[in-house]
Amino acid sequence: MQARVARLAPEDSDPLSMALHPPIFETLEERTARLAKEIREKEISDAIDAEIEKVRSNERRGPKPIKILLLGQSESGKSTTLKNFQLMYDPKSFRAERASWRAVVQLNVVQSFRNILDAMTRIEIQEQPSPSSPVGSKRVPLLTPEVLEIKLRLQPLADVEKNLIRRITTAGSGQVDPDFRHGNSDVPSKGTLKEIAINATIPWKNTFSRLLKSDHRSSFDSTDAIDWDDPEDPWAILNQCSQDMIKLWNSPTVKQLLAKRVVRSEDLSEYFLNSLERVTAPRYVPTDDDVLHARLKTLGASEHLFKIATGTALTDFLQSSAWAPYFDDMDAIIFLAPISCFDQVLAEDHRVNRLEDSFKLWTTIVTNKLLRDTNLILFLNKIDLLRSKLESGIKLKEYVVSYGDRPNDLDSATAYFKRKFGGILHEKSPSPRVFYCHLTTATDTKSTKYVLSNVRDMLMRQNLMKTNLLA
Ligand SMILES: Nc1nc2c(ncn2[C@@H]2O[C@H](COP(=O)(O)OP(=O)(O)OP(=O)(O)O)[C@@H](O)[C@H]2O)c(=O)[nH]1
Ligand SMILES: [Mg+2]
Repeated sequence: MQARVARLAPEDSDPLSMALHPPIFETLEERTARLAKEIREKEISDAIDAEIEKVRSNERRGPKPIKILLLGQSESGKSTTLKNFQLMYDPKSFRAERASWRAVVQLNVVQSFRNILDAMTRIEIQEQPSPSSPVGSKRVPLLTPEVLEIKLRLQPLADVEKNLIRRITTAGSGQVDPDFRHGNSDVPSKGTLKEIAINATIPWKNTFSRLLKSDHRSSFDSTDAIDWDDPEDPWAILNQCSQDMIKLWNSPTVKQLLAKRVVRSEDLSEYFLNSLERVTAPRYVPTDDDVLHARLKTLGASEHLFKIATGTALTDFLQSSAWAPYFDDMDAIIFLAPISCFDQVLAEDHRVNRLEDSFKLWTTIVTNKLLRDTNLILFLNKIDLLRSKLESGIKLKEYVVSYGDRPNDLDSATAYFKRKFGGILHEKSPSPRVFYCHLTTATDTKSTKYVLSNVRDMLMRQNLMKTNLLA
């Protein structure tokens, strides 16, 4: 006998209601079919729940991180650009590191004076009257008795330099750059003249600030960690030498040494030399701008993770000269060409013009087949220095013959460089690609912030388009 089938009202067709209140009258087959249907529906419901959870978790983690590699020859501005990123996306940690940069600023100051004092010594030797000098010949000496006295009084700076190098390197990560050659000399300056290089893979700033004073490690602003009474801290000697340093820096002697290129402006931290009163004052703490200008050579590659201001996207940020291992999943390479360097040679090889080296490196990147799908963004950096060099009368065509008779001004020079780098891209790239090019001054936070925001927006748009195309 066939059992009566209970008619279900439409509202009772809800699977949950079916499971909780199964029909009273059903055949065995109907029951089996109903249970099978319930199992299927549960599987579908679980799959939907899993999908929703996946979407939510992706939303929590943010969209796919954008990976950018910073490339360029030494001193092209990679670390400075990275500091700009840090200031934009992680200002808290940027400011927390200010105390560590204080020693670097002090080192930049004393090393600038070491370069000036060494140049004076070289001139002193030249100015010694030799037995062959014609009797009564009158050369106007570059070094007046007053600057020679100042030179003597600044001798303690040599010890300050040693002390600072020791403090930074015993922080566990610094090392003396073996390639460093000083000034115009072709002789490697191992042992005496040193440029400190910091290994990018070691968080030297944390290590260093721990040495400053151990009990304030977690405070937000690491300036709390400075032990102002530390007798080893060089601020007292710097403060004592301050007036002499200011006098010497502003003396006609130094101006002439610079004009005659006995000392090169690239070997002086002019930004700090113009702020000596402030940076040698008791209880000096570096400002954001000071941190951006502080120079510390980087060795190796480092990876930085920033949360972009919207709070949704993550940018993986890498800087390196050993970039090959990062090739595969890179969204973009920011290539820094410091175009003010047209009249300079490489510190590590004095036979190579810096600009020539930048063109070569750019060509290597552009032609690389592994990078055919990577966005290449060119920063023509150090525009401020290029402007002041051209305005001071240095002729671009004397160093770049193909510049010809174009006007020796900023607009013509940057247009020329853009065409030259763009030409290499269009000619040598294995596949057609857009030429993104920006004129930058990485030490200027305001203009750099604008450029970096543009780069980020462009890359995020591209990422979204890719995701939508794939979906
Ligand atoms: N005037 C000026 N100075 C700049 C600019 N960009 C960088 N600098 C300075 O140039 C020097 C070198 O900059 P870094 O950012 O350390 O260069 P880098 O590419 O990281 O160099 P390495 O670590 O040796 O590979 C620093 O003293 C910076 O302050 C710029 O646009 N204008
Ligand atoms: Mg660097």
